[in-house]
Amino acid sequence: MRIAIIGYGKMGQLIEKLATEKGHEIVYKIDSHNTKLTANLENIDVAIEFTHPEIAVSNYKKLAGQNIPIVTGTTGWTDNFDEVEKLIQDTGNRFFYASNFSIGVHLAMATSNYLAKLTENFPEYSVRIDEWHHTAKKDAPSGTALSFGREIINNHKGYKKISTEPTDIQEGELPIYAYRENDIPGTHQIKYDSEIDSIILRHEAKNRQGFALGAIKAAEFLVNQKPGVYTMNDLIKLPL
Ligand SMILES: NC(=O)C1=CN([C@@H]2O[C@H](COP(=O)(O)OP(=O)(O)OC[C@H]3O[C@@H](n4cnc5c(N)ncnc54)[C@H](O)[C@@H]3O)[C@@H](O)[C@H]2O)C=CC1
Ligand SMILES: O=C(O)C1=N[C@H](C(=O)O)C[C@H](O)C1
Repeated sequence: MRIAIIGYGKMGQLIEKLATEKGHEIVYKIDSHNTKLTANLENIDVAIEFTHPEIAVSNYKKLAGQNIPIVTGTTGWTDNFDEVEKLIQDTGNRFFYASNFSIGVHLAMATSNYLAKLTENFPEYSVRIDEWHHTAKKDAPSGTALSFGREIINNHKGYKKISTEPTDIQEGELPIYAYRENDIPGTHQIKYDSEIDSIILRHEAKNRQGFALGAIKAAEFLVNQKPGVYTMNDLIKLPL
């Protein structure tokens, strides 16, 4: 594939390395100092976008306007998801978003959803989510933690909303706690706690390779799809 990398930071640079090793061609590397997205990105098959929450949707609009398939991992913008989904429908584009592109988190998410269903009828267990990331991370809680939380709410009638400022947890609220330390790539933990015992599901990224390889796999998948919005559930179908 001929790839445009939008956002040449930690993820963009690793994606360049791994995509090149897989035989793909990096045609553009666009960062904050040269955001020439208005310039025509000619002769590329896909754009892979990892930037910052405040700029992501603007980037999608510019790319969709050029009918360029978009793979994006930027988090912290999904309050505008409906607007982006309509943009993709209106422009007939292809869009792949994942808050976390690692296969391990995809498996952990499916496990978490099943565990939520199992514990739904055992109110003695209360659940919380904790996430740890590097100090350079701009958004909190992480997009992955929010994804875990939304999925638990979808699978457990005892939870109705996420609390991201968890000082006084009300009934039906699912608290998420965010910690920023050193250069932690991304750790997420879902804990079901009772007076008697605890059930803990934990995913620890040891490096950023899983995120980058997953994004490249998503790009290889997306370029062969019809117009639409795609997720990890389309890329990796699990027998559940
Ligand atoms: N979905 C996933 O699997 C993963 C998602 N992420 C998310 O990806 C995003 C980026 O993460 P990192 O690469 O670690 O951050 P980073 O800060 O290292 O890189 C972001 C880059 O985007 C650039 N940028 C800012 N505004 C821009 C613009 N208008 N046009 C082009 N480039 C622009 C910045 O200069 C920076 O180089 C974050 O939102 C993070 O949460 C990070 C890792 C995995
Ligand atoms: O900023 C990061 O580094 C990461 N962000 C994503 C998120 O917000 O969930 C994915 C991963 O945890 C790394």
